[in-house]
Amino acid sequence: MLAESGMTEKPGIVVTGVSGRMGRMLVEQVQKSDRMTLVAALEREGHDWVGRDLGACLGVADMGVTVTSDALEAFSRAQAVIDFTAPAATVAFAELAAQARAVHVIGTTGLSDDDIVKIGAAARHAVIVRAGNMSLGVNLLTRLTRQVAAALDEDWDIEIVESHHNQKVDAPSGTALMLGEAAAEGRGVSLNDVSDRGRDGITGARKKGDIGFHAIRGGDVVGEHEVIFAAAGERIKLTHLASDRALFARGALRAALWGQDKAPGEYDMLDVLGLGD
Ligand SMILES: NC(=O)C1=CN([C@@H]2O[C@H](COP(=O)(O)OP(=O)(O)OC[C@H]3O[C@@H](n4cnc5c(N)ncnc54)[C@H](O)[C@@H]3O)[C@@H](O)[C@H]2O)C=CC1
Ligand SMILES: O=C(O)C1=N[C@H](C(=O)O)C[C@H](O)C1
Repeated sequence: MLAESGMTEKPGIVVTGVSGRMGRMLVEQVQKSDRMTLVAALEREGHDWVGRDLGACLGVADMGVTVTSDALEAFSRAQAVIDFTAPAATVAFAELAAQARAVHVIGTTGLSDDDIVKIGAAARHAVIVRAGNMSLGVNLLTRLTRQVAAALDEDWDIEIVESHHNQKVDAPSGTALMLGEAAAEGRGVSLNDVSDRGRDGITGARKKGDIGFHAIRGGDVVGEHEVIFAAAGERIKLTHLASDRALFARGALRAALWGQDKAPGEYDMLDVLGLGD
């Protein structure tokens, strides 16, 4: 793909939402990598970083990359767009990245069913890698969750508990939903039919077969997830603890490289990591 387009060997990367928690981490990891080059940095229109050198914005030496809000122009100069922003932005970027034939790596969570359909439409024309969690550990945990859920019957209640920092805007987390999907798949049911979110009040006894979700928000927690299988007299707990956002960023960079020679379509981190069925 790179040779055909006459581009350099190293894929050019656009990081969207560069001033965000993940945006800053992504820039740091791209700069550290000798396998890719940062060609553009995107922020939303009106943001005070737009028009300034990214290095100056970050309080380091100039990087020769001016922060822009012109997504299509930026994407047309790149081979991959790494996007951890917000649902409305990500849906718009999916269409623009497809127009530019750039690989779109989507880490954004909180997407609606309608958003996911729109992203799927864009994936007819370009490679999209989307995952609610880009870490190896969590993706492996989805496999373990599916396996345990398949081995146990409905006498085992499944509950998913997640904890995140106090600035997170969506719940349940994208990771919790991935784990819920994996548990439902193991049980051979649809998550939509059994999902029970955030109980409150006189809820009645727990319904057999439900998968419960609970979200804790506080402080600077990077991301913690626990899948609990509870039966009479015993419990199994599968846990993942993230203590550094760099692991999400490194997964996203790996996805951007992996996608370079793939056919258009929607992929996930299981594909990238070789953990698919
Ligand atoms: N899949 C994964 O492994 C991970 C996913 N996430 C998800 O990534 C997303 C971002 O998380 P954070 O960085 O913590 O949020 P944040 O709020 O710190 O950063 C979001 C950034 O996106 C920018 N943005 C919003 N709309 C934009 C637009 N139209 N154009 C350009 N930039 C725009 C904002 O200005 C902000 O700088 C969330 O959905 C979060 O759940 C976070 C960590 C890991
Ligand atoms: O918003 C975050 O911070 C995170 N979001 C992702 C999610 O929703 O699961 C991944 C990670 O847990 C951090």
